[in-house]
Amino acid sequence: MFDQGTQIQRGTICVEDLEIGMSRSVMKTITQRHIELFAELSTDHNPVHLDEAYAQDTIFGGVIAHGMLTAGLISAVIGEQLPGHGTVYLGQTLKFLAPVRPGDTVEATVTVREIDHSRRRVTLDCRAEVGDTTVLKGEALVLAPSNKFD
Ligand SMILES: C[C@@H](O)CC(=O)SCCNC(=O)CCNC(=O)[C@H](O)C(C)(C)COP(=O)(O)OP(=O)(O)OC[C@H]1O[C@@H](n2cnc3c(N)ncnc32)[C@H](O)[C@@H]1OP(=O)(O)O
Repeated sequence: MFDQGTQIQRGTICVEDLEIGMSRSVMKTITQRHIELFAELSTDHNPVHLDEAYAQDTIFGGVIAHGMLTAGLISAVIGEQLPGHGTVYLGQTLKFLAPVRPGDTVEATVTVREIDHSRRRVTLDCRAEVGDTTVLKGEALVLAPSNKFD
């Protein structure tokens, strides 16, 4: 199933079917409206995201997206695709390496690094890119769905 406005294919891959190196991604163009909505939801109204005049005087030279908005795309890949519906987030590390600006198209990719079948724990490498620039890197730990609990 495809979501309108975001390039993502939904589904679930149970822990029994996961393999090291499996990878899934989502692409989304971040707009100023998305940044405003995220500010409202999160209550993070840092002017570097919302006030162009303020942001012009920062190292970024203009408004940028919240780091956690970009990180949300990693969550979307994990919750919708790999492993998908039924996954429980247990932990996440993040490094924000370059800014995301309104109009940027972010590709967030998640890749299976380790699988502990006995505990259904899966470690995922996470990355987000804008063109050739890596804007975010990290690692996620999740509890994957199992076909034994259908
Ligand atoms: C709280 C909210 O309201 C605010 C936000 O959400 S802000 C939005 C999210 N954050 C960003 O968008 C920041 C994106 N990052 C950057 O733009 C750059 O990392 C930087 C401008 C902060 C730093 O860049 P620069 O000064 O060019 O640093 P270098 O690339 O030269 O790297 C120097 C060393 O630091 C290491 N490093 C850089 N960034 C990070 C990071 N995010 N986390 C960890 N380490 C980082 C880099 O690897 C270099 O290390 P080395 O050992 O010297 O190689």
